[in-house]
Amino acid sequence: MNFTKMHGLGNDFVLVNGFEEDINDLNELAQQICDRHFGVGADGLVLILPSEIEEADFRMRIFNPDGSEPEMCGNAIRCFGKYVYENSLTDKNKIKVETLAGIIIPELIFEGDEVEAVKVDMGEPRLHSDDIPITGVDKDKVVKEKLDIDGEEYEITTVSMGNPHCMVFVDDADEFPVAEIGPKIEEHPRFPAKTNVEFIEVVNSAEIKMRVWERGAGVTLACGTGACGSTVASILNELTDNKVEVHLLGGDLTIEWAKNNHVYMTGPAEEVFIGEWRK
Ligand SMILES: N[C@@H](CCC[C@H](N)C(=O)O)C(=O)O
Repeated sequence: MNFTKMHGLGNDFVLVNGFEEDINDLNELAQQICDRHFGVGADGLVLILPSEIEEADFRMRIFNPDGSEPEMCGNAIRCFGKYVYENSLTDKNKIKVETLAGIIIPELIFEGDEVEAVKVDMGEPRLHSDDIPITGVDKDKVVKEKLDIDGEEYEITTVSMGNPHCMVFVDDADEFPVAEIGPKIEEHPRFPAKTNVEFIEVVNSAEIKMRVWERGAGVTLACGTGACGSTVASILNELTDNKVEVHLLGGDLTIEWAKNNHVYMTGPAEEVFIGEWRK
């Protein structure tokens, strides 16, 4: 099976062209191929597929390293957009991609002939407690909600970008014990579908620093949907303006929650190498 290794800000993926490869048992393959010691090593397995609906050009499926299938991945969809263009699967620079979170639209930004960045229309954030989902509350917006972790009370804001995100504002993102508290929130019984967890330090009204514990993956260097959720949470908490530079361990994303209620994410996508999987 041929594959391409790509990353968006160090959030890395194995991409497989489903137009050419016939792959079975995707959950098992994701666990094997994402393994950093016994596999290629990645934060996710991404499949490039034909869409079954007329409104979309392609379909993306993504699998976490634990084999679970999330609804969406922001860093992967930038890689997806660059891949389908550079591998001549399309000549469009604005590509409609069917995902479990709906149709997401990456737009390629060129510097000469090179794809320099990808701007993605990530759609509308979903804020109702049922859409996250989070139990124990029935509200249009879940802002400054209390969550008990081992007897300690955390103040959380939740946002769905198709996939669930739980945001916690902290004083110092670098010092925060992400790997200790992240999994306790991910698996908290109030999140029946589990959740991604973001720890945010507000730098000023136009910049935040964010570290992430990803559902099904653990600590990663960046999370696109998490950066979108964090921006929306910062705005809901009246901590930032509607356009924010998000500083992640792997680099920066520009996120805007626009007047049309759509969230736009702009950032890079890079190819690392191509390979052949023989297992
Ligand atoms: N890294 C991603 C999110 C991948 C999916 C996530 N782990 C989940 O289970 O929802 C991103 O860049 O958005």
